[in-house]
Amino acid sequence: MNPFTASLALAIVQFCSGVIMTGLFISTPSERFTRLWALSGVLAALGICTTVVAYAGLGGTLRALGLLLGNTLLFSSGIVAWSGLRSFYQRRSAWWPGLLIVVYAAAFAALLASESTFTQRAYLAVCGLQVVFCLVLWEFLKGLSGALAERYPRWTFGRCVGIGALLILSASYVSRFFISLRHPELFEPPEMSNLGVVLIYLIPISGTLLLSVALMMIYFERLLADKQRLATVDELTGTLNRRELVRCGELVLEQTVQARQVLTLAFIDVDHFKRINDTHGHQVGDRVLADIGALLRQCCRQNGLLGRYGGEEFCAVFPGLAEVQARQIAQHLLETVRQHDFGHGQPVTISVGLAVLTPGQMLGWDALVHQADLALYRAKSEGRNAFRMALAA
Ligand SMILES: Nc1nc2c(ncn2[C@@H]2O[C@H](COP(=O)(O)OP(=O)(O)OP(=O)(O)O)[C@@H](O)[C@H]2O)c(=O)[nH]1
Repeated sequence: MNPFTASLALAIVQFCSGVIMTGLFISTPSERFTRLWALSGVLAALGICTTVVAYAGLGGTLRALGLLLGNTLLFSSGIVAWSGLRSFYQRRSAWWPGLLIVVYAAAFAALLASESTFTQRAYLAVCGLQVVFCLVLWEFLKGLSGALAERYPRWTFGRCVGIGALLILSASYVSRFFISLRHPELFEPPEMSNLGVVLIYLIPISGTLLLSVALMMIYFERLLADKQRLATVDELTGTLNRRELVRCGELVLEQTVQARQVLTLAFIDVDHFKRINDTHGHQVGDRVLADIGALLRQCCRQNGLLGRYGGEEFCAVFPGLAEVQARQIAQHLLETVRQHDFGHGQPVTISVGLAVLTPGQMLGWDALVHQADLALYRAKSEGRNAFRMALAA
């Protein structure tokens, strides 16, 4: 491939990915980051058009202005894509990226005014893009920790593709920079070497494509994760919703029965919850439920499934937990909730009903739930703030 064909291919790829990003993210303008990525796509496509027109069809001052505008638009598109990534990871926007764009434009203008060579201008473009790649890479890596990483999977395919794309691009631009310091002739058009074509055009084509695809993928991955969470998790308490709990619970129970193992099911109900609502209002009631959800999640994290069965009632399934351990867990749950400060000045307690499936027993989900429910009823009627075991059938 000669330099002309390769550069045309790079321009077409950048243009197309810019247009695709624009279209995709303009049609989903609900979030700040989608608007920024759409803007980044517009800037990239405009930058490519301007640069191509300036190279191919203009001369003199107009050509210089076209190159300045085109290159600045391309650099800005990278900075805007990075700002979008910051917003995607819920970080505050910064003021200094605008300054970076001004500095870059000023430096490019200075090079044009001083009748610099293609290679010198390329050095600046390489440095500018490298800064953008480092910023984007930094955001991807920071996205692996923090509050958002608790909610979403860390090493998603899209994020890996993004990091890979940035490593490919960085390797190509850094090696191009250092090789061209010693052998500038390898990169001088129109007699560019094969190495020059590969480093300046072919590797950046794949890197650019992968980076655009990665931004789209992390966006779709988040949409899917949100959809999945809405369908399976109770928004207020962060525990499974009833449908998901029953689905997973039935599955676990079936496996336990087949493997002739032991399992405990716990029904947990907040005591006198209506009073909390009536005395302090529904908002406080909601906060109490959310706190209890968090406390129970902590206690059940290692051992089992936890879901909100309805209202102020939770259900936990502990595969492999026999009666002695079930009693310990129930006691631990009671104490954890009793000792917690819910912030409205009064203690809150719970009651727990436990049903244990012993090895070899053939019980279905509904039967086990019924046993735990009866045990809970006894805990309530015998004074609350306690647990009771289901009576043997
Ligand atoms: N704030 C709030 N209240 C809820 C929610 N879901 C159900 N409730 C309320 O929970 C209360 C449950 O009351 P009851 O079933 O009488 O139970 P209780 O007052 O806890 O009494 P015992 O269970 O017998 O100790 C009702 O007043 C419901 O309105 C919710 O999501 N938020």
